[in-house]
Amino acid sequence: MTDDRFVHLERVGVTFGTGKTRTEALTPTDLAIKRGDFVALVGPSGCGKSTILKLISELLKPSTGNIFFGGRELGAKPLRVGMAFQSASLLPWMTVRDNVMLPLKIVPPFKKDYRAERHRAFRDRADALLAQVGLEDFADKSPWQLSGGMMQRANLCRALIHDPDLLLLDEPFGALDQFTREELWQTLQDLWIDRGSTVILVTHDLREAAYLANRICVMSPRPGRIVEDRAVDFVRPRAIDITFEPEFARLVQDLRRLIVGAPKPPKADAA
Ligand SMILES: Nc1ncnc2c1ncn2[C@@H]1O[C@H](COP(=O)(O)OP(=O)(O)OP(=O)(O)O)[C@@H](O)[C@H]1O
Repeated sequence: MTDDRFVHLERVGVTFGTGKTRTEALTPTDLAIKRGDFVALVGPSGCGKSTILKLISELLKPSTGNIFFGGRELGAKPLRVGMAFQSASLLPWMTVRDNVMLPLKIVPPFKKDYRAERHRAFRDRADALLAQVGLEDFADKSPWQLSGGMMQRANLCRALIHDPDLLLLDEPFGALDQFTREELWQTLQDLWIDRGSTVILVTHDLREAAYLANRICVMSPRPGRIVEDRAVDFVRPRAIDITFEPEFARLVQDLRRLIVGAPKPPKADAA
Protein backbone atom coordinates (compact mmCIF):
# COMPACT_ATOMS: atom_id res chain seq x y z
CA MET A 1 0.00 0.00 0.00
CA THR A 2 1.19 3.47 -0.71
CA ASP A 3 -0.19 6.51 1.07
CA ASP A 4 -1.96 7.25 -2.22
CA ARG A 5 -4.51 4.59 -1.31
CA PHE A 6 -4.99 5.42 2.35
CA VAL A 7 -8.73 4.94 1.76
CA HIS A 8 -9.65 2.81 -1.23
CA LEU A 9 -13.10 1.90 -2.54
CA GLU A 10 -12.83 -0.80 -5.17
CA ARG A 11 -15.93 -1.33 -7.34
CA VAL A 12 -18.13 -0.53 -4.37
CA GLY A 13 -21.89 -0.60 -4.96
CA VAL A 14 -24.84 -0.22 -2.60
CA THR A 15 -28.41 -1.42 -3.15
CA PHE A 16 -31.13 -0.95 -0.56
CA GLY A 17 -34.16 -3.24 -0.33
CA THR A 18 -35.37 -5.92 -2.76
CA GLY A 19 -38.11 -6.33 -5.33
CA LYS A 20 -40.32 -3.27 -5.70
CA THR A 21 -38.50 -1.39 -2.94
CA ARG A 22 -35.08 -2.03 -4.46
CA THR A 23 -33.02 1.17 -4.73
CA GLU A 24 -29.58 1.21 -6.26
CA ALA A 25 -27.89 4.05 -4.37
CA LEU A 26 -24.36 3.61 -5.61
CA THR A 27 -23.32 1.92 -8.83
CA PRO A 28 -19.92 0.14 -8.64
CA THR A 29 -17.54 2.97 -7.86
CA ASP A 30 -13.78 3.34 -7.43
CA LEU A 31 -12.25 5.98 -5.21
CA ALA A 32 -8.73 6.21 -3.80
CA ILE A 33 -7.84 8.92 -1.30
CA LYS A 34 -4.30 9.67 -0.24
CA ARG A 35 -3.27 10.26 3.34
CA GLY A 36 -3.58 13.89 4.38
CA ASP A 37 -5.76 14.86 1.43
CA PHE A 38 -8.84 17.05 1.58
CA VAL A 39 -11.51 15.63 -0.74
CA ALA A 40 -14.96 17.10 -1.36
CA LEU A 41 -17.84 14.98 -2.67
CA VAL A 42 -20.47 16.96 -4.56
CA GLY A 43 -23.45 15.98 -6.67
CA PRO A 44 -27.24 16.16 -6.94
CA SER A 45 -29.45 15.31 -4.01
CA GLY A 46 -29.78 11.56 -3.46
CA CYS A 47 -26.71 10.61 -5.55
CA GLY A 48 -25.06 8.67 -2.72
CA LYS A 49 -22.66 11.15 -1.08
CA SER A 50 -23.72 10.33 2.47
CA THR A 51 -23.82 6.66 1.55
CA ILE A 52 -20.07 6.84 0.77
CA LEU A 53 -19.41 8.38 4.21
CA LYS A 54 -21.52 5.67 5.88
CA LEU A 55 -19.55 2.98 4.05
CA ILE A 56 -16.20 4.39 5.11
CA SER A 57 -17.30 4.84 8.71
CA GLU A 58 -18.55 1.22 8.72
CA LEU A 59 -22.16 2.22 9.44
CA LEU A 60 -23.11 0.47 6.21
CA LYS A 61 -21.75 -2.57 4.38
CA PRO A 62 -21.27 -2.47 0.60
CA SER A 63 -23.52 -4.73 -1.48
CA THR A 64 -20.63 -5.29 -3.90
CA GLY A 65 -16.91 -4.53 -3.97
CA ASN A 66 -14.33 -3.95 -1.26
CA ILE A 67 -13.15 -1.11 0.93
CA PHE A 68 -9.58 -0.85 2.14
CA PHE A 69 -8.12 1.38 4.78
CA GLY A 70 -4.36 1.67 5.13
CA GLY A 71 -3.97 -1.23 2.69
CA ARG A 72 -6.10 -3.63 4.74
CA GLU A 73 -9.73 -4.55 4.38
CA LEU A 74 -11.94 -2.17 6.34
CA GLY A 75 -12.69 -3.74 9.72
CA ALA A 76 -9.36 -5.60 9.88
CA LYS A 77 -8.02 -2.98 12.24
CA PRO A 78 -9.82 -0.29 14.21
CA LEU A 79 -10.33 2.89 12.25
CA ARG A 80 -10.58 6.05 14.29
CA VAL A 81 -13.09 8.35 12.65
CA GLY A 82 -14.11 11.89 13.57
CA MET A 83 -17.49 12.99 12.27
CA ALA A 84 -19.43 16.23 12.07
CA PHE A 85 -22.89 16.77 10.60
CA GLN A 86 -25.13 19.71 9.87
CA SER A 87 -26.64 19.48 13.33
CA ALA A 88 -23.92 20.01 15.95
CA SER A 89 -25.90 17.77 18.39
CA LEU A 90 -23.97 18.86 21.48
CA LEU A 91 -25.42 17.31 24.65
CA PRO A 92 -27.29 20.10 26.43
CA TRP A 93 -26.61 18.90 29.97
CA MET A 94 -22.83 18.98 29.50
CA THR A 95 -20.49 21.94 29.28
CA VAL A 96 -18.87 22.73 25.96
CA ARG A 97 -15.57 21.27 27.23
CA ASP A 98 -17.22 18.01 28.35
CA ASN A 99 -18.93 17.72 24.99
CA VAL A 100 -15.58 18.11 23.24
CA MET A 101 -14.01 15.50 25.52
CA LEU A 102 -16.79 12.96 24.88
CA PRO A 103 -14.94 10.84 22.26
CA LEU A 104 -12.07 10.40 24.74
CA LYS A 105 -14.56 8.74 27.10
CA ILE A 106 -15.72 6.31 24.44
CA VAL A 107 -12.94 5.64 21.94
CA PRO A 108 -10.02 3.28 22.65
CA PRO A 109 -7.22 3.70 23.67
CA PHE A 110 -8.30 6.93 25.40
CA LYS A 111 -11.28 5.56 27.32
CA LYS A 112 -9.02 3.41 29.57
CA ASP A 113 -7.16 6.53 30.75
CA TYR A 114 -10.39 8.43 31.06
CA ARG A 115 -11.80 5.79 33.37
CA ALA A 116 -8.59 5.88 35.40
CA GLU A 117 -9.41 9.55 35.95
CA ARG A 118 -6.21 10.67 34.35
CA HIS A 119 -8.12 13.21 32.38
CA ARG A 120 -6.28 16.37 33.39
CA ALA A 121 -4.26 15.96 30.18
CA PHE A 122 -7.50 15.42 28.23
CA ARG A 123 -8.94 18.59 29.67
CA ASP A 124 -5.84 20.52 28.56
CA ARG A 125 -6.15 18.96 25.13
CA ALA A 126 -9.79 20.05 24.84
CA ASP A 127 -8.97 23.56 26.06
CA ALA A 128 -6.13 23.87 23.52
CA LEU A 129 -8.46 22.88 20.68
CA LEU A 130 -11.19 25.25 21.89
CA ALA A 131 -8.61 28.06 22.02
CA GLN A 132 -7.53 27.24 18.47
CA VAL A 133 -11.08 27.85 17.22
CA GLY A 134 -11.60 30.98 19.36
CA LEU A 135 -13.79 29.40 22.05
CA GLU A 136 -11.37 29.66 24.97
CA ASP A 137 -13.86 31.70 27.01
CA PHE A 138 -16.74 29.31 26.40
CA ALA A 139 -15.39 25.98 27.68
CA ASP A 140 -17.50 26.12 30.86
CA LYS A 141 -20.66 27.33 29.13
CA SER A 142 -23.62 25.19 28.14
CA PRO A 143 -24.19 24.56 24.42
CA TRP A 144 -27.38 26.65 24.44
CA GLN A 145 -25.30 29.69 25.39
CA LEU A 146 -23.46 29.45 22.04
CA SER A 147 -24.44 30.78 18.61
CA GLY A 148 -24.91 28.32 15.72
CA GLY A 149 -21.44 29.09 14.39
CA MET A 150 -19.86 28.63 17.82
CA MET A 151 -21.64 25.28 18.19
CA GLN A 152 -20.16 24.13 14.91
CA ARG A 153 -16.69 25.23 16.07
CA ALA A 154 -17.16 23.09 19.18
CA ASN A 155 -18.48 20.29 16.97
CA LEU A 156 -15.25 20.39 14.90
CA CYS A 157 -13.23 20.23 18.13
CA ARG A 158 -15.22 17.17 19.24
CA ALA A 159 -14.61 15.51 15.87
CA LEU A 160 -10.84 16.08 16.16
CA ILE A 161 -10.11 15.58 19.88
CA HIS A 162 -9.18 11.89 19.51
CA ASP A 163 -6.78 12.47 16.59
CA PRO A 164 -8.90 10.59 14.06
CA ASP A 165 -7.36 8.77 11.10
CA LEU A 166 -10.14 10.28 9.04
CA LEU A 167 -12.38 13.30 9.42
CA LEU A 168 -15.78 12.81 7.76
CA LEU A 169 -17.88 15.94 7.36
CA ASP A 170 -21.47 15.82 6.07
CA GLU A 171 -22.76 19.35 5.30
CA PRO A 172 -21.26 20.62 8.58
CA PHE A 173 -21.94 24.28 7.78
CA GLY A 174 -25.22 23.79 5.89
CA ALA A 175 -27.37 25.50 8.52
CA LEU A 176 -25.19 28.60 8.92
CA ASP A 177 -25.49 32.02 7.29
CA GLN A 178 -22.99 32.83 4.54
CA PHE A 179 -20.67 35.03 6.66
CA THR A 180 -20.46 32.55 9.53
CA ARG A 181 -19.97 29.76 7.04
CA GLU A 182 -17.00 31.54 5.46
CA GLU A 183 -15.45 32.10 8.89
CA LEU A 184 -15.83 28.40 9.58
CA TRP A 185 -14.17 27.54 6.25
CA GLN A 186 -11.13 29.43 7.45
CA THR A 187 -11.22 27.72 10.83
CA LEU A 188 -11.45 24.31 9.20
CA GLN A 189 -8.64 25.12 6.77
CA ASP A 190 -6.42 26.21 9.70
CA LEU A 191 -7.19 23.01 11.61
CA TRP A 192 -6.46 20.90 8.54
CA ILE A 193 -3.15 22.67 7.83
CA ASP A 194 -2.15 22.35 11.48
CA ARG A 195 -3.10 18.70 11.94
CA GLY A 196 -2.63 17.18 8.48
CA SER A 197 -5.84 15.13 8.85
CA THR A 198 -7.35 13.24 5.94
CA VAL A 199 -10.73 14.86 5.29
CA ILE A 200 -13.77 13.87 3.23
CA LEU A 201 -16.34 16.64 3.00
CA VAL A 202 -19.85 16.19 1.60
CA THR A 203 -21.37 19.48 0.58
CA HIS A 204 -23.97 21.06 -1.69
CA ASP A 205 -22.08 24.33 -1.60
CA LEU A 206 -19.73 24.34 -4.60
CA ARG A 207 -17.89 27.45 -3.34
CA GLU A 208 -17.26 25.62 -0.08
CA ALA A 209 -15.87 22.62 -1.98
CA ALA A 210 -13.65 24.83 -4.17
CA TYR A 211 -12.36 26.87 -1.22
CA LEU A 212 -11.62 23.94 1.09
CA ALA A 213 -10.71 20.91 -0.98
CA ASN A 214 -7.58 19.77 -2.81
CA ARG A 215 -9.71 17.51 -4.90
CA ILE A 216 -13.40 17.56 -5.85
CA CYS A 217 -15.22 14.39 -6.89
CA VAL A 218 -18.44 15.10 -8.75
CA MET A 219 -21.13 12.40 -8.67
CA SER A 220 -23.86 11.59 -11.20
CA PRO A 221 -27.55 11.43 -10.24
CA ARG A 222 -28.64 8.19 -8.56
CA PRO A 223 -27.43 5.52 -8.92
CA GLY A 224 -24.37 7.61 -8.17
CA ARG A 225 -20.85 7.22 -9.43
CA ILE A 226 -17.93 9.60 -9.72
CA VAL A 227 -18.06 11.28 -13.12
CA GLU A 228 -15.39 13.94 -12.63
CA ASP A 229 -12.33 14.19 -10.43
CA ARG A 230 -10.88 17.72 -10.25
CA ALA A 231 -7.65 18.80 -8.57
CA VAL A 232 -7.90 22.23 -6.89
CA ASP A 233 -4.51 23.88 -6.88
CA PHE A 234 -5.11 27.28 -5.26
CA VAL A 235 -2.21 28.00 -2.90
CA ARG A 236 -2.65 27.59 0.84
CA PRO A 237 -3.58 29.12 3.10
CA ARG A 238 -6.48 30.37 1.01
CA ALA A 239 -7.99 33.74 1.88
CA ILE A 240 -11.73 34.29 1.39
CA ASP A 241 -10.82 36.83 -1.32
CA ILE A 242 -9.82 33.94 -3.53
CA THR A 243 -13.55 33.17 -3.96
CA PHE A 244 -13.87 36.41 -5.98
CA GLU A 245 -11.07 35.48 -8.44
CA PRO A 246 -12.11 34.61 -12.03
CA GLU A 247 -10.33 31.25 -11.85
CA PHE A 248 -12.34 30.33 -8.76
CA ALA A 249 -15.62 31.46 -10.36
CA ARG A 250 -14.79 29.39 -13.47
CA LEU A 251 -14.20 26.28 -11.36
CA VAL A 252 -17.51 26.74 -9.51
CA GLN A 253 -19.33 27.30 -12.80
CA ASP A 254 -17.78 24.15 -14.32
CA LEU A 255 -18.84 22.10 -11.31
CA ARG A 256 -22.34 23.53 -11.48
CA ARG A 257 -22.65 22.65 -15.18
CA LEU A 258 -21.55 19.10 -14.44
CA ILE A 259 -24.27 18.74 -11.81
CA VAL A 260 -27.26 20.63 -13.19
CA GLY A 261 -26.31 21.26 -16.82
CA ALA A 262 -25.83 24.56 -18.61
CA PRO A 263 -27.97 27.43 -17.30
CA LYS A 264 -31.06 28.13 -19.45
CA PRO A 265 -31.29 31.61 -20.99
CA PRO A 266 -33.97 33.84 -19.41
CA LYS A 267 -37.40 33.68 -21.13
CA ALA A 268 -38.02 36.56 -23.54
CA ASP A 269 -40.42 39.15 -22.13
CA ALA A 270 -43.90 38.22 -23.42
CA ALA A 271 -45.14 41.83 -23.12
N1 LIG B 1 -31.57 3.04 4.42
C1 LIG B 1 -32.01 3.32 3.19
N2 LIG B 1 -32.98 2.58 2.62
C2 LIG B 1 -33.41 2.83 1.36
N3 LIG B 1 -32.90 3.79 0.56
C3 LIG B 1 -31.92 4.54 1.09
C4 LIG B 1 -31.43 4.37 2.42
N4 LIG B 1 -30.43 5.27 2.64
C5 LIG B 1 -30.33 6.00 1.51
N5 LIG B 1 -31.22 5.56 0.59
C6 LIG B 1 -31.36 6.08 -0.78
O1 LIG B 1 -30.09 6.04 -1.40
C7 LIG B 1 -29.89 7.19 -2.20
C8 LIG B 1 -28.60 7.90 -1.78
O2 LIG B 1 -28.79 8.48 -0.49
P1 LIG B 1 -27.71 9.46 0.15
O3 LIG B 1 -28.25 9.88 1.46
O4 LIG B 1 -26.38 8.81 0.13
O5 LIG B 1 -27.71 10.67 -0.89
P2 LIG B 1 -26.99 12.08 -0.80
O6 LIG B 1 -26.26 12.27 -2.09
O7 LIG B 1 -26.20 12.20 0.44
O8 LIG B 1 -28.28 13.04 -0.75
P3 LIG B 1 -28.46 14.53 -0.18
O9 LIG B 1 -27.51 15.38 -0.93
O10 LIG B 1 -29.90 14.85 -0.50
O11 LIG B 1 -28.20 14.47 1.30
C9 LIG B 1 -31.13 8.05 -2.06
O12 LIG B 1 -31.97 7.81 -3.15
C10 LIG B 1 -31.78 7.54 -0.79
O13 LIG B 1 -33.18 7.67 -0.84
